[in-house]
Amino acid sequence: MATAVIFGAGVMGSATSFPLSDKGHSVRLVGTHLDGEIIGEVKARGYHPGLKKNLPAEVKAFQWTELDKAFHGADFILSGVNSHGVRWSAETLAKVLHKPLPIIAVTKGLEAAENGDLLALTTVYEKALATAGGPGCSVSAIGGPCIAAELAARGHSCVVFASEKGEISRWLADIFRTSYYHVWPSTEVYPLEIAAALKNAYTLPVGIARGQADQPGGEDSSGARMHNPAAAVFGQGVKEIKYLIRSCGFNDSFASSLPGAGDYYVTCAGGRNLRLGTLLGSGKSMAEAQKEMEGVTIESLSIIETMERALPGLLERQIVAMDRLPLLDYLIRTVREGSAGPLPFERFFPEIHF
Ligand SMILES: NC(=O)C1=CN([C@@H]2O[C@H](COP(=O)(O)OP(=O)(O)OC[C@H]3O[C@@H](n4cnc5c(N)ncnc54)[C@H](OP(=O)(O)O)[C@@H]3O)[C@@H](O)[C@H]2O)C=CC1
Ligand SMILES: O=C(CO)COP(=O)(O)O
Repeated sequence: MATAVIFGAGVMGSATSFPLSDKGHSVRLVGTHLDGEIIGEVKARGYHPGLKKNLPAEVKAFQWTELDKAFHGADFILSGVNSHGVRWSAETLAKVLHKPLPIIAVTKGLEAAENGDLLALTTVYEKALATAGGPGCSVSAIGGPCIAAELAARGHSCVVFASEKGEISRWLADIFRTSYYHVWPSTEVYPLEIAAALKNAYTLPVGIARGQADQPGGEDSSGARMHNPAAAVFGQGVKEIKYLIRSCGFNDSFASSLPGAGDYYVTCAGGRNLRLGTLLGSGKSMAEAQKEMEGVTIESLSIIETMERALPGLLERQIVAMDRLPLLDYLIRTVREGSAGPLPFERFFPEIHF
């Protein structure tokens, strides 16, 4: 059995304590400097306020001030911070880790190099750790449809663990796999991470389509609710995710499987990015919608900003063509203008010729 340290006590990181405990591993949940209240509750009564339930009784919680004790003797680390905390997390680990340990991250996000190349967060994490003087840890990623509350309810979830080193993704998959947490190991890190991040961005217009359709006039006199617009956006979203992964030189098969379409589906069924889109579609401005969702983790906006930064380099080198990305173009304008206009349906599916 292994000793796992979950670093970051948000809902997703904490939810992984269920399969890990059920497998008999020793689990330590370590809060960041922002997680004091959550860890206080877990220590006091085993209750996680974000997940709204008790964590498995065997989970040991540690405050940010107890890092040395928490990491002593660990076999691997599950990084549970969101994309805004990746650099902070790497710099902190550099101070407490005295030898390389495998790290696996639930984080979904994307960065761009100066020439427009997309950078997976595992690369960002590894570089930040090395720059801060930490040991040379290999960082793996998790992709696939897995809402934290469902995992914490031990509902079936199918995910992919990716590491460039196949032996690490296989080892981690064996550690986490239970009768309800189904894990496939892979070496395709970049396609997994690009798909996982982009589906958050492309969920926003699905929400916008829903919000716009739910407005007065969005329902027919027969009572028919309008699902067609959101479904068309979903179809175009999958096409653009696939196109971007392929154009950047990677295997695009994840776009239409778990880390892409599968995760896109679940996020459209009830994720936080969908809620932001729905508010925009209902006519609220970006500022109003963000105020309404204050304190909620929403990563689509930074992913859209990353894509806006990446595009000039990708277009100049003819890696992508803008006519294949009408939704991305729409999303960039929506963030820039701070409100959602009509969806560009007539520009969708340019590859279908009549
Ligand atoms: N929720 C879900 O169902 C799923 C989430 N994910 C991904 O997992 C990641 C975490 O999401 P989730 O658990 O939902 O989010 P939460 O907001 O619940 O938790 C995020 C964690 O990151 C910390 N954090 C946030 N900003 C910073 C920062 N600037 N510096 C240091 N730490 C920071 C949080 O602290 P604090 O608590 O104070 O905010 C918290 O520990 C995201 O990238 C998300 O896309 C993946 C699959 C499913
Ligand atoms: O990534 C997720 C499920 O896999 C959660 O999506 P949201 O961040 O939109 O809630």
